[in-house]
Parts: sequence; C-alpha cells; structure tokens
Amino acid sequence: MVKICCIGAGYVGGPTMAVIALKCPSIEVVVVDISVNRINSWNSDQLPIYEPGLDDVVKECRGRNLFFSTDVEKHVYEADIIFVSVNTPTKTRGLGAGKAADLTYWESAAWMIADVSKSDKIVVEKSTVPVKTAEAIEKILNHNSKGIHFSILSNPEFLAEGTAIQDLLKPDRVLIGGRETPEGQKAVQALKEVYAHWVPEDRIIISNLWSAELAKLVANAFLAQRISSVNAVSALCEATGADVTEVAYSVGKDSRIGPKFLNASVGFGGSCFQKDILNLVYICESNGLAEVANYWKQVIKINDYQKNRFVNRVVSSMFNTVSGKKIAVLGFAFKKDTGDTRETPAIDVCKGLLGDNATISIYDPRVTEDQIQRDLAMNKFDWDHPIHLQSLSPTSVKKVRVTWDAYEAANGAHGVCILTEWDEFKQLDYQRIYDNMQKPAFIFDGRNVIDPEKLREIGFIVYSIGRPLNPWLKNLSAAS
Ligand SMILES: NC(=O)c1ccc[n+]([C@@H]2O[C@H](COP(=O)([O-])OP(=O)(O)OC[C@H]3O[C@@H](n4cnc5c(N)ncnc54)[C@H](O)[C@@H]3O)[C@@H](O)[C@H]2O)c1
Ligand SMILES: O=c1ccn([C@@H]2O[C@H](COP(=O)(O)OP(=O)(O)O[C@H]3O[C@H](CO)[C@@H](O)[C@H](O)[C@H]3O)[C@@H](O)[C@H]2O)c(=O)[nH]1
Repeated sequence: MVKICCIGAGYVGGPTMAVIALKCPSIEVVVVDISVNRINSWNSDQLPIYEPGLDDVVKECRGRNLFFSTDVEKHVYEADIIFVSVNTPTKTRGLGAGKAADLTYWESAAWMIADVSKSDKIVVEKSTVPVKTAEAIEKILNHNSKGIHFSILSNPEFLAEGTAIQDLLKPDRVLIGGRETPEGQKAVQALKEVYAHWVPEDRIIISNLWSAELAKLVANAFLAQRISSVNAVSALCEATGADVTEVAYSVGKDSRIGPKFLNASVGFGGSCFQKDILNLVYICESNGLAEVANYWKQVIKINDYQKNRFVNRVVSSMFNTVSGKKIAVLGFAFKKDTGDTRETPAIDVCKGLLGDNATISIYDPRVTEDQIQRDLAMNKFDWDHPIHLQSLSPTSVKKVRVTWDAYEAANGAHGVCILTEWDEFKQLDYQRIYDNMQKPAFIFDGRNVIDPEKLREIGFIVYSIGRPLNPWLKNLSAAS
C-alpha cells in the first residue's frame, strides 16, 4: 500500500487529502499538523473549516484510509509521498517585508523531513511558493549523510474556497512539475498515477519545476487582475451612468474574454490573491524587472482603492460623517459559502468606518464573534503568523457588536453595508429592515446582490457598485 503523508491540515491539506483518500481506497493518507486543536477538530463531527460537501467525504473515508494526527514525525517517516501544505505567509519583517513569502514554516518542515527519514521519498510542494523554492528545498533535503534521495515535485493547488470539493473532484487541470532527470520523471509518474485514479489524463499537465511554481502565482495574478479591471471600470460607470453589470456582461460574451470573474465588488479578499501577487512583485523586483513588478502592483493598488472608495461613499453619502451612527454589516467572510475571513474586504471597510467613529453591528451566517473581534484587532498579515497571534490580547474592539440575525443587526441602523454575497441576502425582507431603520435609510451593496430599483421603491437610498447612482448620491457626487 502506498502511504501518503500531508504536512498541514488547513484549507488545502484537509480537503485535498480527503478527496485523494476518497478516490484512492488503496492508498493510506495521513494528514498531520502541529496544531492539536486543528487535528482534534478534524477527528470530530465539527470540522475546522466549513466547505460544502466536505463533511460527507471525510465521513466516508476517515478511519478507512484517511487519518488525522499530530504525530508528525512518525507519519513522515512511514510515508512514500509527502505533501507539504503549510502556510506561506507574507513576511512582516526583515528583507522583503510586506511582499516576499515567509518560508519559515516550509523550511522547518523540510528540516524535519530530512531528520526523520530513513528511506527515499517524494516530497511535493502543495503550498504556493516563490519560483525556485524547490531548489532551496532540494538543498536542505539532499544534503544529508544518510544516502537517502528525495525527489522534489511542484504540484500547486488551484481549488477555490466554497467550491473546494467540486474543484478537487473535477479539476480544470492538475499540474505536476519535476526535474527532467530519470529520478525526477519517475517521481512525476508516481504522483500522476495517484491523480489518474479520477482525473482524465489530458487534464494532468507535466512541466518543469519552475514553470509549475510560477504558473500558480501567475494564475492567481490573472484572476485578481480581472477583478481589479472590472472594479476600475465600476468607478467609471458610476461617473458616467453606465452599468458595470451590463458592461461586464457584454464584454464577457466575447469568447476570448469569457464571462467568469467579472463581478464588480467591494474588492477581492482571501488568503491568496494579495499574498501571491505581492510575492510575484517581489520576485520581479529581485530579478531587476521593475516595470513588470509595477504592472502587477497596480492590481493590488486598485483593490485598495476600491475598498477605500466604498468607505468614502458610505461616509460622504451619510452627510459626511458616520460618527455616532449605527451601521449594519451583512457578511464578513471573504466570499460566500465559507467561514474564512482571511484578508476579507470587510476588515478594511469596518476599520474605515470605525475610523470615522461609527458603531458597527455585524451579521455573517458562518463567522463567529470571536473571529471577527480578532480580525478587527490584528495588524495586516498577522493572521498567517501564529506567533504574532499568540501575543494578541483577547479584548474586543469597542463599538462592534456581532449578532446571529440580519434583522437584529439592521435594527435601528442608519445604514446597511452588504459585504459578502451570501445567497440569503437576496431573500431578506427588506421592507421589514427598512421599517426598523433610522430615516433616511441607506443601503450600500458591495456585492451587487440586491435589486436597487426594488429597494428604492421601498424608500431606501441605494448605492450599488458601478451602477447608476441614486439621485441623492448623484447630487453629492456632483457637489464634491
Ligand atoms: N486556502 C486556499 O484556498 C489555497 C488554495 C491553493 C493554495 N493555497 C496555498 O496552500 C498553502 C496552505 O494554505 P492553507 O489555506 O491550507 O493554510 P492554513 O493556514 O489553513 O493551513 C496550514 C497548516 O499548516 C500547519 N503547519 C505549519 N507549519 C507546520 C509544520 N512545520 N508542521 C506541521 N504543520 C504545520 C499549520 O498549523 C496550519 O494548520 C499556502 O501556501 C497557500 O497559499 C491555499
Ligand atoms: O468576479 C469576481 C470573482 C471573485 N471576487 C472576489 O475575489 C476573491 C477571491 O475569490 P475566489 O478566487 O473565488 O476564492 P479563493 O478561495 O481565494 O480562490 C483563489 O485563490 C486560491 C488560492 O491560491 C486559488 O487556488 C483559486 O484558484 C483562486 O480562485 C473573493 O473575495 C471574491 O468575492 C470578486 O470580487 N469578483
């Protein structure tokens, strides 16, 4: 029986290994992590992450050929193939701080693999890493005196949260990069055989190591670039009377462009886009490619601009101040169908509103109060550095209340901001919300989930990203 061990039981390691175990009953898969809490959750009925379809997959395989353990060294020692799926955050200090990837977690995993191994192994980069990382990892692993050989592969993960199980069951492609040596190609074939249990052969791409590492960063940069492009256009739509949903629809009908990832929003969030583009920018700069670096940097700048623009729109619409006013925030996760709040635009919007002295009442169907309070108290990039989080005091941010009901959040509010596109926000009784709000009642839709005309009929002053402005807001724009 082939044995797989995955180091890192997070958003990637957990679901990815669960699907491998589901599709390959003849392979034993053990997911290990240094976090006892995380492993305990994976072994309980309350999984540590919310992902549609994940519970069923774990229930079917756990205890059969899928295991979760904190005994990292034992399972690394026993494995034939080791996936490394640890976090690769943005550095917060030292050389490249604020841009470069912090490979501390990856490096310590590599040293541990080198220390405990007693037989040849395939080590797979599952985490997103800077191009050429495999070269450094090879040096750590193969500089041992035990005569053991390690083959390093790059197998970046392309799943998106909220659709992870579907993405894993039917991937657009699986990418495997390896050395062009006989050992390298043998390792590539071994990993390909694992995926071939359920992924059609023409969807498994084989490339060199550096192409695979770079393709992951570039894929995320392209996706994020589309969102920044449409968000930049949304500002122009508001200034001209065009409607960004109509513009995006027409543009996306061109088969060369395609319809996906053209939804204007309050800004993209999530643990990957910003981190990976900053990483790409740093790599370009390190290679003396300042113009290329600046090109990609602009994707982040537009995203920051879009989040600021939203906050400014809220404040300027509400008589230029939200001081002492109650703002209801509907949705805190970075997208629907996940409880993940890493780099969610809601953090920047809430901090912006708190900066103008608003009182905020937040509702999200999947995010706990504890998580929201922690997110609002921490510094940029700290979420991915457990060491910084330990020093965070548990005090809650004043002027923030978290509720488990959208109507309660909006009760007595002066304005409502929709920051996540949860389906349930389309079905809310907006008449009831309007009746219980202060007047004039404002609604700022950061995800274009509501019908602005219907809400205007109820009496709301409505702002939707990139869509024709309410006469009230138009007058304010003209005046400013
Ligand atoms: N989240 C996504 O949707 C996604 C998608 C594709 C790729 N990625 C990439 O995958 C990697 C992991 O992302 P994630 O979202 O799963 O992160 P995560 O923080 O959810 O999980 C990482 C886990 O690794 C564990 N860990 C860290 N160092 C360890 C060590 N030395 N030994 C054992 N366990 C260790 C941590 O405790 C944590 O549980 C990142 O590089 C990320 O960029 C993420
Ligand atoms: O048209 C769109 C599409 C997305 N978003 C936002 O963009 C962010 C990212 O969304 P999405 O890409 O769906 O989720 P992630 O889980 O961050 O997945 C991305 O990042 C992963 C980590 O690298 C990759 O594996 C995936 O392929 C890539 O889609 C979210 O805030 C979305 O709300 C928009 O604003 N408009």
